[in-house]
Amino acid sequence: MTAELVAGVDSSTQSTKVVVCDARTGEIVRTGRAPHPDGTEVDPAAWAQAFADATRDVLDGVQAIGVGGQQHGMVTLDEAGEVVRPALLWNDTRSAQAAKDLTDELGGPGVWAKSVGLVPVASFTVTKLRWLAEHEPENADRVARVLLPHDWLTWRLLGQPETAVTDRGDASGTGYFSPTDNTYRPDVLAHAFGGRTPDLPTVLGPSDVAGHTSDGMLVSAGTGDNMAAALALELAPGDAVISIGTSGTVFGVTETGAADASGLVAGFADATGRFLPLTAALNAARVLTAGAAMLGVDLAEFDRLALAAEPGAGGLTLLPYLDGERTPNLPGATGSLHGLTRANMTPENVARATVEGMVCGLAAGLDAVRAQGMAVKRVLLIGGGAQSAAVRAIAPIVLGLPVVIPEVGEYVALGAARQAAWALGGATEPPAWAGTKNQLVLGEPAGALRAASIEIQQRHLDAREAAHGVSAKLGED
Ligand SMILES: Nc1ncnc2c1ncn2[C@@H]1O[C@H](COP(=O)(O)OP(=O)(O)O)[C@@H](O)[C@H]1O
Ligand SMILES: O=C(CO)[C@@H](O)[C@H](O)COP(=O)(O)O
Repeated sequence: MTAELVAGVDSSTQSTKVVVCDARTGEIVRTGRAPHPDGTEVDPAAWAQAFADATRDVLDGVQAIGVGGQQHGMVTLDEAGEVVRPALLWNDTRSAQAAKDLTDELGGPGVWAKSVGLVPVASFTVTKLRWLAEHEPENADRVARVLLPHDWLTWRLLGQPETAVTDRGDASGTGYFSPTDNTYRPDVLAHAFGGRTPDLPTVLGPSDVAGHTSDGMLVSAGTGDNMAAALALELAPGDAVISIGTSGTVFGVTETGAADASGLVAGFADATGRFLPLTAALNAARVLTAGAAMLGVDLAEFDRLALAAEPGAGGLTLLPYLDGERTPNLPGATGSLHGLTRANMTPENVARATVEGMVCGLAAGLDAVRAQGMAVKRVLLIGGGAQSAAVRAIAPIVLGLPVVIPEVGEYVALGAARQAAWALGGATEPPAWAGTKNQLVLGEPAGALRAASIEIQQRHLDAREAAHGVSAKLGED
């Protein structure tokens, strides 16, 4: 009997990745990938081209496909379905003032967190729409429909039908959708967008069929990239995921939605009908590439340097805000290196401080997720940056928790494929795939390493407070 095949797509910040799997077991039989252009505003046509390149010769015999995509990006279409302007991505910070204004205008952080699960920061779609209305009114007037990156790709796969679709997970990242009530908030959208409410995609259920491609492939609802990764990883209670891609995200799956008035944790929905409390840092894998470039070495040599230094990097502390920051909300911040002396200013210590500083940002995110009531027993580390030997060695020390490194894989694409298999099979639960194989389990640090963990994190928090006035106690936020 020939296996039924399903495909999953990850249209993320830096690239499109595709996996084709056996629908029954999840075994990967083919893969493809293609890069995206750099920059925080991108013509969606580039994603369509990358999709075409990544799927070329890969989709033969595939019966169903699902698309996972970078969250929050603002794709604006006119009446004819043409893109109005390049999409503003989640990591574009130009709408920081709009985020502040919207927060103040609609009752403050507590009201936002309760109404739509999040407090506006520049990443969220609603703030980008406000920016567009204020700064490009002629473009804003032409907008007939607003989609997210995964919605747009799904809509194109379906032949650009009258009605576009999305899912609850990705919709929950817009700022005009309530994940607890499962409804759009057109009042919030209209307030942000000069009184107008462009057409929004219909929100499908977790295993709904969105439609079919022209050659008969079933298309599932798709979802945001972090939701897709959670679906692939089959998380257990006590599991938190840390994804080190362009963004550094920390999340878990919960039965109730988060409403964090501090704005650190966004109370997203997941791709199964539950919730996905998440913090996202703007500075993650690219801090490592920037560090390597600055030291004039490749990533392997950068890892070697970092691992040649002692934990604590001889007293150096790097605040990694190279692209501004989202968590904490410091869109205009820049990075800084603290504690330099003639003795500690070595390439090894600088490399180590770079990795430690990036991971400390994630540790602060983990604390914020815990503060929302998520008991975390272990961390699963995924994303491109999790392939770094230095990150793997340093993460358990800084996080102070056991860290599991699942077998290297494209978990977003895999989750999207699992969703496609779910829609294809029509069962009430997603198919029981083989699950992730743990490649490595790194133990919780003890003794001297535990002390180093506390010291590194405390120095990070102290430097953050001194440089940016953001105060937090260790283990709180
Ligand atoms: N061995 C490695 N060490 C450090 N960084 C790595 C390594 N392998 C990949 N990366 C980084 O991972 C990032 C890509 O990860 P990915 O999760 O695909 O990102 P995104 O989802 O944002 O597109 C790139 O910045 C790349 O430099
Ligand atoms: O904004 C968020 C989550 O809220 C980001 O996680 C984006 O979804 C992009 O993810 P990567 O492409 O960096 O993996």
